[in-house]
Amino acid sequence: MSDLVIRAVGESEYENWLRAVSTGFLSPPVVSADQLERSRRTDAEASARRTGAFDGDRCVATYCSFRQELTAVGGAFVPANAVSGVTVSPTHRRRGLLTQMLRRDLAEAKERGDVVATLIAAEYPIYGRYGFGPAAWSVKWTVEALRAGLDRRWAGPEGGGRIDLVDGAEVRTLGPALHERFRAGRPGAVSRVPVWWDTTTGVLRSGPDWTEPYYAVYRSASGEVEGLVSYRTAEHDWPGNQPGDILSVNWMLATAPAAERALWHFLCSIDWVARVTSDRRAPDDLLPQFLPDPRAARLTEHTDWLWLRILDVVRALEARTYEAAGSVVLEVADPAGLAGGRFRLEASADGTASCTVTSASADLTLGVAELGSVWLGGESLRRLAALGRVREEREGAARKADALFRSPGLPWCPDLF
Ligand SMILES: CC(=O)SCCNC(=O)CCNC(=O)[C@H](O)C(C)(C)COP(=O)(O)OP(=O)(O)OC[C@H]1O[C@@H](n2cnc3c(N)ncnc32)[C@H](O)[C@@H]1OP(=O)(O)O
Repeated sequence: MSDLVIRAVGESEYENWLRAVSTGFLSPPVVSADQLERSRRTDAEASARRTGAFDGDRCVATYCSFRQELTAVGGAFVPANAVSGVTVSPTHRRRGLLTQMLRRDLAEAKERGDVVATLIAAEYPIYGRYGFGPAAWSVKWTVEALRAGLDRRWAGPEGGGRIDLVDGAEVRTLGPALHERFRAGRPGAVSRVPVWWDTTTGVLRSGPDWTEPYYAVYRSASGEVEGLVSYRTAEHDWPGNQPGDILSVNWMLATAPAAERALWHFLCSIDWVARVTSDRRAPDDLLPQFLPDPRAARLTEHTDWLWLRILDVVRALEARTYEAAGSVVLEVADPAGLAGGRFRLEASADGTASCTVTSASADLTLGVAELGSVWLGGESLRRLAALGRVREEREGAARKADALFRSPGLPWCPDLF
């Protein structure tokens, strides 16, 4: 360990650093010009900070964090430190490299004034020890399209809009503004930088096998863009000479139920398509309920997705809105010394709240990871109390606090970063 150096990585070292990322993620250790360009663009657009651990000239561990905004319950955009590209070479694992890089980065993020840190955890057991808790979940569906698409009795609003096929250039024009409207309405959504749109539309290729997808846009009756979808079709497979194509949705964004319904109906009605597979959707996704027979949509995945680490309890609790008026005193334990303390949360009837450090006796005692899990409204304090992960200092305190913390829509982060 003594000759290992952890330090910031300069642009001239990106190839070495990206090769280490590929090695850690078990991808071919080949770095393309587009990958290098994407890294430079992310630096410029999101102030990315890249760290590496070097054993001599060899990069043996990687870590990246960048500026992000996370949507809180109520729609406020909260400054977040997004963590990504975390790898340690198989030759250097379990010697504390991740721990050193993460601790340093979280301390710097706190110092900068970020309210939370975010990440998508490769494996569940890694990040809880650093104060991260799972905070938004996602689901995937497979729809029997031949069954669902031909039936006209879909539920939900019709909207009277229209759908058009568009190309990548139009997606780059229409997508960012639609996404801004989308993320304001969904707790757990995160900001996107322009390079995201260039990557999804192939201006910068994410890999050698990238192929052009189809895109469709939904415009409302008044002409407003309310939905966009990117999808591909797989090899034609026609068992017994029956249509059997599979259509997979890469991503779908919608700001109104009518747009969502229209886009799903469109996809399920395309000739030859027997099955439609969804991308990662919100746990309260409307898709199955639009269908004449909701069982035509099979749940194929339900998993934790976005993880959160609260860095500033007062600002985090004041940034979101609350569903009821009331108050609660929380004793938050944070062994890393970044965000712990005792806090009184006072929520008003208009949904806003104030949060102050207090010496009053606590209603609930919980770890900072548990607070991260409930902050977006996707987990309940009662459930965590039942598991022994939240302690009720007063009987019924978890139920009372749940009435404040619940969210009108479940949190969802459609992005992988
Ligand atoms: C946001 C993202 O980028 S997610 C991607 C994470 N990266 C990967 O999954 C790629 C493959 N894995 C790796 O590169 C490495 O194993 C890492 C990054 C997960 C861990 O790096 P390491 O340097 O080995 O971690 P470190 O030595 O600091 O371990 C810290 C603790 O986490 C535990 N830990 C580390 N990885 C895992 C794991 N995959 N499963 C369970 N526990 C783990 C260690 O046992 C150790 O526990 P301890 O503190 O009780 O002793």
